Amino acid sequence: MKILNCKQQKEADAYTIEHEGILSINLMEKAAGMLTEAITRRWDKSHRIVVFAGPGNNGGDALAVARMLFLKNYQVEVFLFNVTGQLSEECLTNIRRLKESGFPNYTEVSSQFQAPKLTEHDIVVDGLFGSGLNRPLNGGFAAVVKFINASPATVVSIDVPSGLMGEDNSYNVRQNIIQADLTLSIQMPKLSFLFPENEEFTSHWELLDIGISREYIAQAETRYFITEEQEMRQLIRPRRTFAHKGNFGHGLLIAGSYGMGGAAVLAARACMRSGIGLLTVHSPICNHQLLQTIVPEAMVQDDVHERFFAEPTDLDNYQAMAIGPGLSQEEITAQAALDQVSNCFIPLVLDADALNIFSAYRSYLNRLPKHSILTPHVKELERLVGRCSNSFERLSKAKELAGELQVYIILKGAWTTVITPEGNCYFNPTGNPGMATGGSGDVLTGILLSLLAQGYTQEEACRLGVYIHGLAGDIACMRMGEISMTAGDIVNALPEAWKKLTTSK
Ligand SMILES: NC(=O)C1=CN([C@@H]2O[C@H](COP(=O)(O)OP(=O)(O)OC[C@H]3O[C@@H](n4cnc5c(N)ncnc54)[C@H](O)[C@@H]3O)[C@@H](O)[C@H]2O)[C@@H](O)CC1
Ligand SMILES: [K+]
Repeated sequence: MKILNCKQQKEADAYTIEHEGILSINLMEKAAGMLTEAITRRWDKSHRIVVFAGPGNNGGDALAVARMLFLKNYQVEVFLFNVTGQLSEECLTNIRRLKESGFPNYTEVSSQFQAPKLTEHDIVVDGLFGSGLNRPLNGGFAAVVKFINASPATVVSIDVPSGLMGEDNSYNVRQNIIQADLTLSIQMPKLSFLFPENEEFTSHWELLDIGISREYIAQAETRYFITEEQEMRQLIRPRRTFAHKGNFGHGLLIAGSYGMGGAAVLAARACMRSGIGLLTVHSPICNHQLLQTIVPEAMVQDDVHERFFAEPTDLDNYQAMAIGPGLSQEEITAQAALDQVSNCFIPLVLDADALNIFSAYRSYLNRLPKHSILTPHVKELERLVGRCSNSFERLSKAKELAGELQVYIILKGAWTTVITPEGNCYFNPTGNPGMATGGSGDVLTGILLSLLAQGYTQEEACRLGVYIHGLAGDIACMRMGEISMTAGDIVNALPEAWKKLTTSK
């Protein structure tokens, strides 16, 4: 699914109006009908609905919703903020329609705002500003936002929590943004909904498909996408009847050190559970027994060192390599890892300590083989690109780095993002906070190695890998709960996740 910017959303509305023979006011009526349905589905008539409408079409939506709820016998109050005397045409039409419906509780605010008393049983409909916001809110509007945020009422925002910019909020004033309990977003999600620091504004959002032109959306250019299940199903390669293990590649995993053998185990188990033909794990001698016992399916190649990865190994027999889980950053390991990676000629995944080693030896960064996959979490990324003050900046810097080094970056977190060398960003919808647990990243590395060895392209491996990792996390969460689930539970849920994605619905 594409994520378009606010300018494109406006163009999409205009295109739909022009090419699909629907009047702007009727498109708004359709949106309002769906908004009303979403509200009445959740809250019955015992709730008073207090509507705050702004001067543009977001306000127009809100006024139409107020009329529809009133005609369904809800108790509704409306405050329309008309401070400049300039209202959009659709806003004006909806004021007229509201009045014509016999609506009694309408207040137009031009200067002084007599705030109503809001209780926790009230529902606030926030239709102050939507995608037309062009600067942070201030003055009277900021005061209204603060009043709503301080109230105990439940807040439902139309399209966007008022005050929140669709993309970059670096220069916004956080106190002047509505903290919505629910956002009913029209047609497309906004990029800013996917950033963790905006959770207090948009923790829950739902999309309403009002029938914006598919033709417009198909041709609109964007760098931002949300991955969908259907696309992932189509990526998965069916196994032929006469397949043998040689068809699914041989992967090399370089992982583990003294006290961190578990990282190698988790990555290896996830790798085996994701369809690879053969796996060799290269680990220090101390992990030999552990690996042979817990992952008997994998071959184990001992490093020369008892406790640490110390000597690069030959890559001739492998189709892909992953390095990093539990590796440690010992000097001897760093030198071996830099050497191993710099001379790698097969598809490659770098995770955890391998990334930290490259952050410490920055001059080696440009020796990273092209199209390598880097899987940093936020802190690991910032070690590479420097401190960032917000997610938009972080994403921009990650895009720059991916372009500069011609690598794929998987930025891990909620809405894990796959960033391609060309600068495309794919946000992953699966996963849950229970996955924020030690070893979860090792599992992802194992899955990625498996997919690369099987011949998936880097982009396919990244997108499918994070999707299936999140899906297995969701299954583990259902089984064990968000609090108790562990990385091992994610591995154990992989078979069901793969089955879910490969069986027809
Ligand atoms: N037919 C349509 O065009 C449709 C529009 N829709 C709604 O329309 C919204 C977009 O409408 P608009 O483009 O009119 O934009 P908004 O309603 O978001 O606001 C635009 C108005 O706010 C002013 N403004 C912007 N930033 C301000 C600030 N910081 N302080 C004070 N005033 C500010 C602008 O000058 C303009 O007058 C969407 O979010 C959606 O809710 C939906 O109903 C779908 C159909
Ligand atoms: K709004």
